Order: sequence, then C-alpha cells, then structure tokens
Amino acid sequence: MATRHDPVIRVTDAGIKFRRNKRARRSFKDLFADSSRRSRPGEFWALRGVSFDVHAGESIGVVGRNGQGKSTLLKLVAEVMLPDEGRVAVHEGVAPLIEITGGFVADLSVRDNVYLTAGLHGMSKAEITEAFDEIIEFAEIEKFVDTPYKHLSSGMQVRIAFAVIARLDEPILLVDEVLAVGDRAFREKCYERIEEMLSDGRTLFFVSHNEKDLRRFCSRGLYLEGGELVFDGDIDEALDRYNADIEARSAAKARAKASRTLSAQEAPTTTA
Ligand SMILES: Nc1ncnc2c1ncn2[C@@H]1O[C@H](COP(=O)(O)OP(=O)(O)OP(=O)(O)O)[C@@H](O)[C@H]1O
Repeated sequence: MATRHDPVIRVTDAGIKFRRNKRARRSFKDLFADSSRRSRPGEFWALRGVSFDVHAGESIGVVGRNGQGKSTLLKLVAEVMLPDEGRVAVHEGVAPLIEITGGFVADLSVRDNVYLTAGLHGMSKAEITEAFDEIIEFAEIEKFVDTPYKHLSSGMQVRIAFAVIARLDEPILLVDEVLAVGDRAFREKCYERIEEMLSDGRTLFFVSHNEKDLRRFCSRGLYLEGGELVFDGDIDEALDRYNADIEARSAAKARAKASRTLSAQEAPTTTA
C-alpha cells in the first residue's frame, strides 16, 4: 500500500529515442519488436539513463540548453510519450501546461473547447458549467466565447488553455515555456495562480530558461545535458552548474576560433 512517504513519480533508467529525419511515431510493430530491430539510421537517444524520484509537494525546475531533453522529460511525466527503455511511474493525476494549446480543436468555439478539454481531464459537465464564467474571466476573453478557437490570437489561445488547466484539481502540475507568449501582466497572473497551487501542496515540474522564474518557484533542479541527468539537487546549485558549463563552452569556442585564425595567418601562402 502506498504511504505519504512514497514517491508520487518514480523514473527509473528511462530512455526515449527519436528519428532525426522523420516525425517519430512508433507503430505497434515497433513497440513489440526487440530493441535491436528497432534501431534505425538517424535514430538518437533524446533521453537516456534518467532516474529520479519526486515526492508530493516538491517543486522541480528542469534546466538545460536547447534540445537537451527538458520538454521530452515533461512529456514522459505527462505520459503522452512512453519510454523506449526503463520505466516512468506516475501515481497521481497530472495537469499538463505543456503544448497546452495542442489539445484544443481549431474549428470549435472557445466554449466547446473549454467543455471538451476540461471534460477530457475528468471534470463533469456540471463542474465545468459552474467553473465556466471564472475560466473565461481569468482568461479575459469574455467577448470571444463563441468565436472559433482558430480565430483567437496566439496569446489569447494560451490564456484560455492556461485558465482551463489551472482549474483542474490534479496534484501534479507540469509547466513548459508556453507562458512565454503571453503578455507580462497575464504571465504574472498565471505565476500567482501557480504559487497558489504550490501552497496547496501540489507538485510542480517547471521548464524555463529564465533563472529568476526558476528560483522563484523551484527548490530542486534537474540539469539535463545531452539527454542525461547530470545534476539533481538544489536549484541554485543546478543553475550554477549550468552557467559554469555555458561559460566553459563559450570559452572553448573562443579558443578554437582564435587558434583557427592563428593557423590561417601562419599558413604559407602559395603562389601560382
Ligand atoms: N517528436 C520528436 N521527433 C523527433 N525528434 C524530437 C521530437 N521531440 C523532440 N525531439 C528532439 O529531441 C531532442 C530533445 O528535445 P526537447 O524538446 O526535449 O529539448 P528541450 O531541452 O526541451 O529544448 P528547448 O530548450 O529548445 O525547448 C532535440 O534534439 C529535439 O530535436
């Protein structure tokens, strides 16, 4: 039986691979074939050997350069992707603020989309009706309730998507960089809502390149590099490590550039 000391998320030696040349959609045949048959040219591991536990109420920032596997890790936790290796066990419901607008149907009105998305996340019709006005008010799109979703601006699309997901009662909250498109005032409103949810004891996964935001919400940091979890600990230490690595990389690049320039200058000139 689970106790309150058991992790709400346990990721064990998880790996996921993609194909560089094609949108990776794995067929049933792929899923059941052994891994040697599954290896195709152009495939690479976006995440590999990743293990960690998360306990209820932890707030975790996921840190790393572009393309190092942060969003993929959130998709594994949201269980919208399955690992090719290892295991991802999520014992509580998840409210995913990742690619939030993806689940909305372009031709349906805002109203229908609210019912559809909240319904898919387990809210009953009566609950949605009760929350509906507050959702629209939070998103500040009262005049667009019957407008097809596709006719909203991208900022408005994110507003309504956030407003719906933030109403869900799920204990685990995943936030990717979706809020970056919103204007500053709305972003601050979303952040205040996230703080409220955290003070309710929810568990947070937060992906951002903004250090201030990471330090504001998170106490623990997972630092990903080349699809590997290279550091798991205090958020300040994770950010220090990340910044030190970035500085070391740019210093190495500058040295390589200087030595190329020097060898070009030293190369003997040939005459025809
Ligand atoms: N569906 C997919 N098919 C193929 N490759 C993918 C897919 N999703 C992600 N990738 C690749 O996997 C790697 C990790 O991507 P991911 O989006 O997780 O990185 P990230 O750390 O979130 O980057 P960013 O900071 O730029 O958002 C990248 O090389 C990316 O191109």
